[in-house]
Amino acid sequence: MAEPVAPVAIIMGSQSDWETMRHAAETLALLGIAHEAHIVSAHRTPQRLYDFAGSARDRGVKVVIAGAGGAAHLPGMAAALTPLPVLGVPVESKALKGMDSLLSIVQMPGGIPVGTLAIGRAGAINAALLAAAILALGDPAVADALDDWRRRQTAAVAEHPKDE
Ligand SMILES: Nc1c(C(=O)O)ncn1[C@@H]1O[C@H](COP(=O)(O)O)[C@@H](O)[C@H]1O
Repeated sequence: MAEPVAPVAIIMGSQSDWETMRHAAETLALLGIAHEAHIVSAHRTPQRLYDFAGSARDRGVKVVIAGAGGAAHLPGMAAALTPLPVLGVPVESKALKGMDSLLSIVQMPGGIPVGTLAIGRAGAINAALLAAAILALGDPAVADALDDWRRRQTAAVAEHPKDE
């Protein structure tokens, strides 16, 4: 039997990125959106990247979330190899606190866009929410889940601060 299609693929340059990228996976799960997750590196596993990005659209993937740190070429290379929307998450690096990751993901040359999110956990969560918003354009169930998520977020914010 064929594997069910996951509309979102999360890729990351290393196992060490999972600590950040799992927040994207968890957010998608909260929204009831199936995802697949792969370690794919433009530098260390280039053929895996070609195979992944070359087949993603035909396999039914709709949005790619790509997280990488340091010289973060993965999101840009993935975007070069697939017409799908690619959302880039700069993973915080030890040496430069993720500024290197951010700049190497955000500064794409005109013609090959990567939608770049914030550095680290917030970026991973927002990548999942943005992927959901893209899917919601054509999927009322996802639109409802996203509305519900926002309602719950709003309800969880107290009107007044408490003493610690
Ligand atoms: N930026 C890239 C790419 C790539 O862009 O292809 N492949 C791995 N890496 C990054 O190297 C960092 C350190 O990786 P290790 O922890 O494995 O040494 C990770 O944040 C990964 O995303």
